[in-house]
Amino acid sequence: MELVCIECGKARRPENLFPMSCECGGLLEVRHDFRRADAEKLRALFDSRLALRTGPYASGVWRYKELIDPEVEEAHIVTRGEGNTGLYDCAPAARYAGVRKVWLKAQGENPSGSFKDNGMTVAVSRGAAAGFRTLACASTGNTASSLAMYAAWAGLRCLVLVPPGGVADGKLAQTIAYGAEVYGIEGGYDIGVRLLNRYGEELGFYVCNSFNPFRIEGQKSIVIEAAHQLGWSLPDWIVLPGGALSNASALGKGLLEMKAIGLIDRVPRIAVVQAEGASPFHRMIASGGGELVPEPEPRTAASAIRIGNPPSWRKAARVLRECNGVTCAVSDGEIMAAKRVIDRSGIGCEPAAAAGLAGLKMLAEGGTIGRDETALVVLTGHLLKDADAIRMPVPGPALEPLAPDELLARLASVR
Ligand SMILES: Cc1ncc(COP(=O)(O)O)c(C=O)c1O
Ligand SMILES: N[C@@H](CCOP(=O)(O)O)C(=O)O
Repeated sequence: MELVCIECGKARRPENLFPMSCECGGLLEVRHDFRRADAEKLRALFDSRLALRTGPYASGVWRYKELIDPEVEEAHIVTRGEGNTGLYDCAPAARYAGVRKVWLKAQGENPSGSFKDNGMTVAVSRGAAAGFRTLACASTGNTASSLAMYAAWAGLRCLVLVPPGGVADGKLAQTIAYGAEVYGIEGGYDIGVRLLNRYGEELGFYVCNSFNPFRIEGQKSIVIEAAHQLGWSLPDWIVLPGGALSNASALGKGLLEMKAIGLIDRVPRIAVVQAEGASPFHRMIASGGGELVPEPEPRTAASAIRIGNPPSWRKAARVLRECNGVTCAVSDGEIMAAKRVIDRSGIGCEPAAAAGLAGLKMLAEGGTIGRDETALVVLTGHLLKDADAIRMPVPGPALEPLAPDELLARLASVR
């Protein structure tokens, strides 16, 4: 296992995590040596851990340790039993999108309520193993609340940078409740994440944003767990909302590694869906360009993906090439309409997460995804993460307080 720069190929040992980007400026990634990995033995090992209820291997991330971080010592693992999220065959979502079958992978069922936990447990374990006392991140909300939870659990200090007024109230409240120190930053996530990448080490912080390559390793478990749940075969498409593009990078890496090992026979195609007002990656891919042009003022009601300069775009672009992937951009109206379908199905999600289903519908209507194809849509965050968004799209008159008699009369009339 080594850390390799995706630009210049320079490699180093995984303990030498700093600086967290290569001196050439490129992002680092974990490269495993899976040449001796035996798919049958791994399947049996992962099956044997399914019955565990305690200890690190009961986690839906660490169950797959051999594929994620084989070297970190068990004693250093900081886990809240993350992963283990439901995979739901959702007929209303399939009808809505107009495809044969839709599986919803509900990452909102994680302990802090979003997919960030899958990656954070691995990044924080590495930080704790290296002896760091202060963890830090820039965030649009979910990274902050996930990091704050793990920091509290590990007894470490947590600092977060957020766009003032740009984070859903519930996420901020959750972060503060876990004891994190919160700072506003002008320019929000896009500026904050670069600031921490540049100065984090100097300040003595262990930075847990997704340029930390161990975050990406942990997030691979989303698709590994889904493959395990489906008997090591996956639908035709994996559909993801795209913001900083960590999931596209991680899930694509996970798929290609599973194929190389022989755990799956076929790599599904990937679709990355961005919000129209925050879609620099889609614009780059659609125009055939090779350089991302940042969006200086990203706008969308889905605050989690209000990101104009995604740090992982080069990793995501490579994944798209290797997984025959596509991108699209959807409006806030389309996101809210898809959210309503997901909420009404009984699963529910926050707005950013609903972008995936909105994009699947768009791609099916446009013929990119066939009507007889199947898809797995990653629901990245829980419905209660953004309570304001729940109120926003609900049509009908404001609720009035009814006297009991009047209420009974109304109920009788609508029975
Ligand atoms: C709920 C939610 N969905 C989607 C995303 C986008 O994921 P990524 O940054 O990995 O593209 C984020 C954060 O960016 C998020 O918090
Ligand atoms: N949605 C994210 C923004 C991306 O953060 P990163 O952890 O991938 O750097 C958030 O919740 O902050």
